[in-house]
Amino acid sequence: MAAPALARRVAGGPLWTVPLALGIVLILVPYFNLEYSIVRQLQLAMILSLLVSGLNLSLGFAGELALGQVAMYAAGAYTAGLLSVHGHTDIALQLVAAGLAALLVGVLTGIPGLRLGSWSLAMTSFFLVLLLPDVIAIFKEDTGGRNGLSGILSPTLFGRMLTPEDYFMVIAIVTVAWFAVMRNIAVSRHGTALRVLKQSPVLAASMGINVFRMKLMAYALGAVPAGLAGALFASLDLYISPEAFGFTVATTILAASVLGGSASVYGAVFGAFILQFGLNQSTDFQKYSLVVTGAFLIVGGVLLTGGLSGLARALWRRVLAEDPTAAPADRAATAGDEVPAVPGKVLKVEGVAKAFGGNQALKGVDLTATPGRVTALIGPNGSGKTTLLNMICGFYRTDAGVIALDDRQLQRMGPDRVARTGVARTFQTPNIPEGITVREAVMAGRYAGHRATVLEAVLRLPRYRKVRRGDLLEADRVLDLVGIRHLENAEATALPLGQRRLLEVARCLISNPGVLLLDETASGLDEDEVERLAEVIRRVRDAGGTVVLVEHNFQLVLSLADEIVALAHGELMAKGTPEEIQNNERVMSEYLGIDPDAPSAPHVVLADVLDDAVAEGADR
Ligand SMILES: Nc1ncnc2c1ncn2[C@@H]1O[C@H](COP(=O)(O)OP(=O)(O)OP(=O)(O)O)[C@@H](O)[C@H]1O
Repeated sequence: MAAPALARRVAGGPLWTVPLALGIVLILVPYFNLEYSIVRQLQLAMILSLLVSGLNLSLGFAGELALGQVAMYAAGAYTAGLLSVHGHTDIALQLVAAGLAALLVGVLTGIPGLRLGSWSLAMTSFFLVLLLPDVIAIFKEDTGGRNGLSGILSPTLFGRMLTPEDYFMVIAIVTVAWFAVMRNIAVSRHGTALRVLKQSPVLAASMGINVFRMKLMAYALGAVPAGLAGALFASLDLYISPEAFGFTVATTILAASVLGGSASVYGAVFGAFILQFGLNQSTDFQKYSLVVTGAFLIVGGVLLTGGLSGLARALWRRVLAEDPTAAPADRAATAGDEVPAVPGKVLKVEGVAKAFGGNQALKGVDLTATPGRVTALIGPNGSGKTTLLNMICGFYRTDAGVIALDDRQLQRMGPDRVARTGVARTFQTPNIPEGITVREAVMAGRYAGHRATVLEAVLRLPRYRKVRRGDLLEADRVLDLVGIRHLENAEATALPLGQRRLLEVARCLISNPGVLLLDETASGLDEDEVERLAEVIRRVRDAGGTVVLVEHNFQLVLSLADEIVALAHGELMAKGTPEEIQNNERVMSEYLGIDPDAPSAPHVVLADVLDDAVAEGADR
């Protein structure tokens, strides 16, 4: 069988069986009679893998530069160590307690850092590492201070003393189990939501995701494997001291994460094993471990985008003869004739004002958008269109005025609550997360509206499976509606601009929005793509959707809009049907730059443009 054909057959099967098989081999290592030094390195490499996977969750998946893994590692180790010193030697009990202690440290340190923003988290978590020896010294009565905690007893499990071989198996089983958990999170809707967050917190909030809660969840979840690693480490040498939780370990974790590929599940294992075995190749390496770690960090960060796992993925694609940048051959939109109803709501903006310092961007603007109609918002650059959109979405607070969707006032809500109330938007530059398929990117639009907990996702419980089935079915529906279902397995960021814009519309539609805000969706598209987009907007409007279109393409506006609202200098310049707007002198002079009194060519050209556009609009 040719290599690509064999690879395709393997790829078609459940891929998780490969790491599972490797995990089983690892669990059985005690039966292979390996040298003690190799067995020890394997144990330390598994412990490091756990630490790295925790960092991958917050750094690689959620995009938060958090360096506090070591503090959570120490919390786990000292919790387990102290339990043991006081006679509680059961390793299962120690693992649970250590996981919880690390979770607590993660939550307590994550809250201030995450509230302040990404660099603040890096700084607070970094200081945590520096402070650690002092904190341990403060409690030296219990922890042994800088001398370390001795007197840790050999671990037991359910009353039975563990041999070194048994203990190896415990470490391997915990590691394999954690990676199964991590894998289930990564391929679940929570994993996709984390990638959305990493791409852009603004995008995440506009999809109804509570950004702070999501970041905290990733950071706190990442603490759990660090706590487990700590407990496993404490019973390995039956001695722990502050030196084991220093800056060198923090750098090693970071280097292993970057080298293995921080946005991957199994990259943590690659990175950890290479670092662990690499650093212990010679005593020189150990002596200059910071320098060697730095070298690994540079190799991973500069030479390998996506780390070794990124490289492995690229090679795998090559074997499969796939080109990730080549989306499947484009087909014409094949949307079915029947479009399910879109439950549009009435959007009312009344007397909305906003100033940025001395710049009055909006001065008492009114706008009403109703179901089954397209309301276009036009105006010269700087007239306040995007500001109004951002205020409707909750990104800016109003200085005055009311914004309501049906009867619910939005002007005091944050962007994620506004989105959950039913406001969906696209962006001037399509905002699409990396590393996910078109289908996943669209399904992410349902994340906030249809909930299933992380635990339900990890254990694949019935509620999770039901929500997931709904995600898949609805994704089919909206991808059909916008005509890109044939691209569902393509990498979302690899699509050309026109299809990325359609993807954004699909992502909005899957949330069944009360109002759909389209921000310059046609910009940068060629004529065919604009026509395709216009067709999609008509279909949404005809299905009962409320559409607000912010657009510079005047011809498109005239062909699509039922009502046009024109702004100038943050104020209402004109409002009316396309016919009324095209005859409005202020719109002509201030927006289109045409002198309505001049009996010259521009007027005639404009009339031609408008005639064409209006004729097109009448066809619908
Ligand atoms: N975050 C901000 N801080 C300060 N000033 C801002 C901010 N956002 C917008 N403005 C100002 O508010 C005014 C309206 O800008 P806005 O971007 O809403 O206009 P627009 O009609 O969307 O323009 P364009 O068509 O170029 O996108 C401009 O004077 C702009 O400089």
